[in-house]
Amino acid sequence: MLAVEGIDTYRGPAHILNGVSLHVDRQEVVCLVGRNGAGKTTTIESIMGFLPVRSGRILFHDEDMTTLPPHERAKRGIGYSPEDCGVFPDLSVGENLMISRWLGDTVARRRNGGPRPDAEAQAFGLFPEVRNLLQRRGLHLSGGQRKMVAIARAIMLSPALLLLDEAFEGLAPVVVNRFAEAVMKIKAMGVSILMAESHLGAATRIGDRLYAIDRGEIIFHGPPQAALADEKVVKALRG
Ligand SMILES: Nc1ncnc2c1ncn2[C@@H]1O[C@H](COP(=O)(O)OP(=O)(O)OP(=O)(O)O)[C@@H](O)[C@H]1O
Repeated sequence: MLAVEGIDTYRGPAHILNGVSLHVDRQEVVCLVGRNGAGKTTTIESIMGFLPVRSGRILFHDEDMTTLPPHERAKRGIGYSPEDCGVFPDLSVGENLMISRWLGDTVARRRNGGPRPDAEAQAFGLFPEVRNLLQRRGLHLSGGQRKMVAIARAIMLSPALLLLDEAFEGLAPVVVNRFAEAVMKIKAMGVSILMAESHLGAATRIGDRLYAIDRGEIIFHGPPQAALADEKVVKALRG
């Protein structure tokens, strides 16, 4: 579904990603693990088109989208929940969700006329409490609520692939479990997930496959249990 082929990405003059390759197949949860500053967000932002890649290619459903702007990638069915959530502070939660709902109509049309899932039911099914927040402005959400809204908004797009950047960061342990359940529910909806995660434990619990990134390079690819047993990976994540 998604193939990232040897991408190099810069932030200003800084060469951050060095030949990063990864792939996500249908209905898979793939985790990209690495410590802070390893290049996870840069990878996700490159896939979403917020950062230009200098070399390499990004394919989605075999279409080369390396140079497409972010909204065109969203229209092709890539949902995104950024690390800072990206919830518009001056809009209500309902308005934040609606933006994605509209774009979702285009996503559905591109899917060769296939029936569109009930996006609202899916989003509220993940996090029922979001229904009670619809009138609240983005500015007045707690950190956990903001993360719920960001994921619900991405699901309103009816995406085929969801990019989650540090979805569990800063959440209380009991809430982390709810988010882990939400990821499993999203997978059960038939959506593939690529999630950036700094905690190896969480990644191995949730991911079907795992990539470890360190200093902008993929240093491991394989099943989660193999990552736990790999000294190089554990050492890189500990710093
Ligand atoms: N705006 C920027 N300008 C220059 N360098 C940056 C910028 N943002 C991030 N970097 C650098 O890029 C590298 C990769 O950062 P990135 O945010 O991709 O890492 P990360 O693995 O997502 O970590 P974190 O969880 O801390 O965001 C780091 O060395 C970071 O210092």
